Amino acid sequence: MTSSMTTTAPANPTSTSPARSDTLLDFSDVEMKFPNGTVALHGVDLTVNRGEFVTVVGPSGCGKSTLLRIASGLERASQGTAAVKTDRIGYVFQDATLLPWRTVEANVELLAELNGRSASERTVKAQEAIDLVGLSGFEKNLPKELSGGMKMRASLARSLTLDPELFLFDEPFGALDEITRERLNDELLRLFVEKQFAGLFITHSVSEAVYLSTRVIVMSGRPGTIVDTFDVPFPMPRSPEIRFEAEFGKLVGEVSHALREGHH
Ligand SMILES: Nc1ncnc2c1ncn2[C@@H]1O[C@H](COP(=O)(O)OP(=O)(O)OP(=O)(O)O)[C@@H](O)[C@H]1O
Repeated sequence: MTSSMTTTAPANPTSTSPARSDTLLDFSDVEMKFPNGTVALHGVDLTVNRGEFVTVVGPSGCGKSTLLRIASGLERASQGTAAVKTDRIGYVFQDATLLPWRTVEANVELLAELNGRSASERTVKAQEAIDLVGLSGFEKNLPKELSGGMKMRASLARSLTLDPELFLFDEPFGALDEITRERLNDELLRLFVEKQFAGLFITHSVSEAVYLSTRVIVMSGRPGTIVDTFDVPFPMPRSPEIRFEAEFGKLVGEVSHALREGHH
């Protein structure tokens, strides 16, 4: 059963067993007002269904990370309904947050370990995830021996061990160079098609948003509200060449325009 809280009462993501419903995240009229009076989000309605990869773009400080933090349960919305209908959530931050004294393998096993999985199951899951993200051969390396892109791969692998149904990404590739970023975009799309999780992704790059997503959400400046939504029609799997197609460029232009219009 899926439960949710209603308006006026403070909302909190409600984790339940995987439901029959196709909707994994359902935000209705969500507001976030911090104790210091800052209103980060106002009247946010957002759903993420199975099979969807939804990306949020918006000006700096408009509340994108706050939105993700509410979805993950790290933050509690001050008003509205914030329902998350799965307890299998992956979360990848801009920083890879690897433990420096643990090898890649031991870092990737961490979440499974904290979730009480047996040692043998952890090893199998971790190896599978390491293979999936293309880090085979680096199992025994320490984080300081990895490039920025490899660290993000390890971070992705760590979440994959939990077989997330809903994957939250807070600008994971923002600090990477363009080529590494594009390569990781392709890897992520491949994983999305193969593992069939739903995605909620934050980025400052409009072309990354259009390339990765089935839907792009544009937020206004603070307090963040949704000012526009774009369905992305290109079928999955996508090849990197679509970035050079006219239709792709046109959509990037439209999203960029909405982003500029949404600035306060
Ligand atoms: N704990 C907090 N207490 C008070 N204000 C906060 C808190 N956390 C965030 N804020 C404020 O809420 C607003 C939204 O912050 P948030 O990090 O969600 O924005 P963002 O859109 O992710 O920004 P960026 O794109 O720069 O990462 C900002 O003005 C920020 O200063």
